Amino acid sequence: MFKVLVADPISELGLQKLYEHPDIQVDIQTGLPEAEIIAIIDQYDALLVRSQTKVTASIIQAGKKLRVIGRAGVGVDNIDVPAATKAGIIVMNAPDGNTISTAELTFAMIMASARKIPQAHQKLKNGTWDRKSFVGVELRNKVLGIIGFGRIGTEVAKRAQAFGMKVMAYDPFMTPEKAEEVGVQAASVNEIVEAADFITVHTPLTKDTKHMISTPQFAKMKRGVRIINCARGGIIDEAALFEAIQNGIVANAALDVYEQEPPTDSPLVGLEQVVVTPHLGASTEEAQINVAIDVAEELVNVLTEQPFKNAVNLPSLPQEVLKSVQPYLELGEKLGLLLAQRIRGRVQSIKCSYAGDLSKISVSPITRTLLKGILSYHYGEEVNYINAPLFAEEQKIQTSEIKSGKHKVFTNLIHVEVTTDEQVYSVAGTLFNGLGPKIVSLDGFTIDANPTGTMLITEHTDTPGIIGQVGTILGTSDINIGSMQVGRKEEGGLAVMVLGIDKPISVELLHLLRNIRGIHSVSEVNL
Ligand SMILES: NC(=O)C1=CN([C@@H]2O[C@H](COP(=O)(O)OP(=O)(O)OC[C@H]3O[C@@H](n4cnc5c(N)ncnc54)[C@H](O)[C@@H]3O)[C@@H](O)[C@H]2O)C=CC1
Ligand SMILES: O=C(O)CCC(=O)C(=O)O
Repeated sequence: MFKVLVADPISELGLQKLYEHPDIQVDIQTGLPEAEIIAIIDQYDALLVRSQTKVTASIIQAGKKLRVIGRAGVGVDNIDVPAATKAGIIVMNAPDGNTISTAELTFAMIMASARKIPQAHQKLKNGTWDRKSFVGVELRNKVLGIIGFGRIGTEVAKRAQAFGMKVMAYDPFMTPEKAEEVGVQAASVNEIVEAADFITVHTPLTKDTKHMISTPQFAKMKRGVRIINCARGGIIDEAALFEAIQNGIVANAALDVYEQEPPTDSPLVGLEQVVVTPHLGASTEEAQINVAIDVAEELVNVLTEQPFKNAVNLPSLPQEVLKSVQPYLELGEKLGLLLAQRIRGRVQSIKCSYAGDLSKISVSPITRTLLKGILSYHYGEEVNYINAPLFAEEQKIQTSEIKSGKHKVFTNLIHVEVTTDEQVYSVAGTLFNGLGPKIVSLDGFTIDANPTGTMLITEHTDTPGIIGQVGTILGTSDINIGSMQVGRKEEGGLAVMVLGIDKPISVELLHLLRNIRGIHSVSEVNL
């Protein structure tokens, strides 16, 4: 008998899938504090939550029998996924069921901010008939900028078009075909912030999207712009938004999500110009039924060893395959992550080549970790080992897996080449017996670097003084260089430098380095 603990309110219609199963027992205990979950979790095979319960590393550690944690919704930021992965626990989500509800809430927020409905409502409820203070704007002929054009962003665009809005959209993985099919203008974030009357964000919260709308972006916006966030708190810099409202750039903002939830200390909540809801994007009867059914079905699949698709962390591999590829999985993901942090432009193809011992074993799990490493950097944690190839396919990214037999130098070698519409990038790595993973080539330059910690990678002209200038800039900013590798093909030609540094560097410092004469590019890579 498998025992499932349901720790948050989840639709009974979804739970029905669990009740129906003869080998599954369901216990519903919602609203328990962390300590009480820790006290009982060792009896359970599965834990099912929505977003209230924080599934901490301590809960995960105490869950000695836990095999799967299910999240009835998209974002898994209330679950310590790295801790679950480390413990070998599968984390699943339900990514499709709340798309429409969240798109509809976003549209309600667009309307509320255009017509100041909540403010007018409140004033009338307070007894004041005030028609002068609430003159709004029409949506027709206005420009809506959508940042993040996945499931929800796309549905918001369709609704905006029905209102006669012109839609501009930015997403690093949006193909020209998709933009044309939905009828939106593909644009950069800069173009959107300069042209839009309304801006709405629909990305996950990642290192790249955190504060992607901040003071420099507000400074370029039209006066009177309206800002909507129904995705994740922190994509829009709340302090910068506060300032932009105070100085009249932003006319109105509508927020469903916050950097801290609940936003008890946020001065934004008290502003007349800001409409707020308490993270209600997925709060409809329909969405809650959809996500509950989806996640319950997936829990049953995992517990009964049936194929499943929405795991956000672990692959499900037969034991023998797992054993032979296991040592290469981490290397594969790191190579993918390294490339993801270097590439510029839209990804068109990813070619994964395997040589030496690797040409004798099943490498598709390594390809999956590579794709996951590249794609999850942009898509966030919902790209997993299982769905990464499908994600690539959906984004019209060509992927290939090539085995090339024995290698002249290495007993095993993984070589990855990513082609974007701007450039071709490549990296190769190997597992040395006893020495662990190594990066042995970058864009065709031979190097020998450990894929770990913070790295600084430059492309520069092989000319005297460049390495010294980089060292001086880092040194005067108290950044220690732990390791250094330089590679070139010919004297005076193009060269690369890979520095292992002891702490991350600031954006300002990156700009300083990029301004050194002879340096063509500088990327900070965190592995
Ligand atoms: N307020 C609420 O209650 C709800 C919030 N959400 C949140 O909404 C967001 C979007 O959800 P979905 O559309 O289902 O996800 P999705 O994965 O379908 O779309 C996300 C899109 O963001 C894009 N993206 C990633 N990095 C980007 C970047 N740096 N710049 C621009 N685009 C970038 C990805 O390429 C992807 O197309 C997620 O953060 C999700 O957690 C989802 C449901 C309910
Ligand atoms: O369960 C909820 O209400 C939160 C939904 C959400 O934010 C998500 O699915 O990412």
